[in-house]
Amino acid sequence: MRLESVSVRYTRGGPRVLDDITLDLASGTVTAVVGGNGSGKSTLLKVAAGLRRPSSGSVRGRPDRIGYVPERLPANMRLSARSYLLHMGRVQGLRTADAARRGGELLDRLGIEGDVDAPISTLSKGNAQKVALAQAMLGGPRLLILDEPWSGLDARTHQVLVDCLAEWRAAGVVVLLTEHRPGTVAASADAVHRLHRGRLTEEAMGEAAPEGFAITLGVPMVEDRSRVMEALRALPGVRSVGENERRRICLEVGADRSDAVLAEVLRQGHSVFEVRPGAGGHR
Ligand SMILES: Nc1ncnc2c1ncn2[C@@H]1O[C@H](COP(=O)(O)OP(=O)(O)OP(=O)(O)O)[C@@H](O)[C@H]1O
Repeated sequence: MRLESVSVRYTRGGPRVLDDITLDLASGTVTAVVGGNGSGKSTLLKVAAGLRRPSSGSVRGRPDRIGYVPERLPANMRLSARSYLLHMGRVQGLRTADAARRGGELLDRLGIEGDVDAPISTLSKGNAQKVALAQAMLGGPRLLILDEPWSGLDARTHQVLVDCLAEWRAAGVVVLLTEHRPGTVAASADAVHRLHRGRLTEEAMGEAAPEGFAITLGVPMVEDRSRVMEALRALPGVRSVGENERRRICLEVGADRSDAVLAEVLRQGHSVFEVRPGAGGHR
């Protein structure tokens, strides 16, 4: 499948939200589009799904069984999860009994919590997201378009989705998804593209790896604080040492030395409260 020279303007003479975008989407690959709020990710997905016609350019080779997970389901959905999946399964060509069975299996796998017979509008954000994912998966799509699919999911379901991506890849499905946190997609995507000012640039996959870590130590220290901080500052690879608002000691460490620094701070008797990728800002 290929998007060729796709441009979109929402208003005549207005800005190009998408500006001459060409993108190849091979079967059995997961392609991620990252970018800030309002950068046009959802617009790109709608064009790819055939829900919006581009102002110019074309989409070729789109598989005909498409699963689409919108950024969010409409807020006022009165249908229950069960009825909605039944209906969507029928729309996607399943027989009623198959739609019911498959819908139930998918909700089980995604670990839905809550009443599947209550209106979807009463479900929590994460559980509504599971329903949105399930409807897209019902009919065995050959093209899956997922708009921020991890949004609102708990850790367990996050992993289920990672597993699903691997399965779709193995089954030759074309997957296109958006995400605003590059770190989330780095492990799951075959290619990551950044959308900025309407243009798409492919990110080298290595770039998503953090260049450093912010390490926060456990128990707040009271005595000899400055001496302890001085000793930490002297460790090779430590870029800075500070305190957060809870008076926990925080280190910024280069990725190449992070294991050695962690081992050393543990050896010195500190406990580690948190390690986060990226060397910016301490909590
Ligand atoms: N139906 C519409 N009519 C007019 N402008 C629109 C419409 N839909 C989106 N836009 C504008 O197009 C731009 C891109 O929106 P889009 O929703 O595609 O971005 P996004 O990257 O998905 O954002 P987010 O990360 O916040 O979901 C925004 O400036 C938005 O205001």
